[in-house]
Amino acid sequence: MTTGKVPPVATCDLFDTFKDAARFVLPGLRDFGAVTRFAGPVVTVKCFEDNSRVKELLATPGQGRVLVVDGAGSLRCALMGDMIAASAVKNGWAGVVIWGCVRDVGELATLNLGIKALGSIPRASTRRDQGLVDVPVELPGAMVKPGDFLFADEDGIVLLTPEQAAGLK
Ligand SMILES: O=C([O-])CC(=O)C(=O)O
Repeated sequence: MTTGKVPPVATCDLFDTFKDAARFVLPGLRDFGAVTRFAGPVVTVKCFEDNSRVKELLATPGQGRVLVVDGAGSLRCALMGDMIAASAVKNGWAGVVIWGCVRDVGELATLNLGIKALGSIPRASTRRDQGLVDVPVELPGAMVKPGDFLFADEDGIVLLTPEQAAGLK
């Protein structure tokens, strides 16, 4: 299964099932969207202070997937704002997890989208058409591969391999 809905199993229940065979993202990312429980197969972007690939991807059909953006933790600019996030909602993405910043926080809070990021800053990124899609990436404490399954809720973020996720009901 690489697209479609997966059950939004509570992250604590996933720990109880998989223990440390699951991967856990370290604390630091917080919720910015109106949806705080979301799950789905992962698509990845690796970029640095350039949200070209983020904008492009979130304008394509999401099919219930979660975009994981490895922005190397930069706090100097935002990799997503309300326009790009609204396009993600329109295109059926379940969520966006950004190791980096967002902006337009007031509007993001109204959107039917899971959004976790490090923080917010008014400064936008500079689009130079750079960034990689569908490569292994890093979130704090966890490597993430395209096709992994991500589960997010108020407690945090858990990643499972497709094989681990296949057994979930
Ligand atoms: O355009 C950007 O770089 C981010 C932004 O402000 C938006 O998504 O509305």
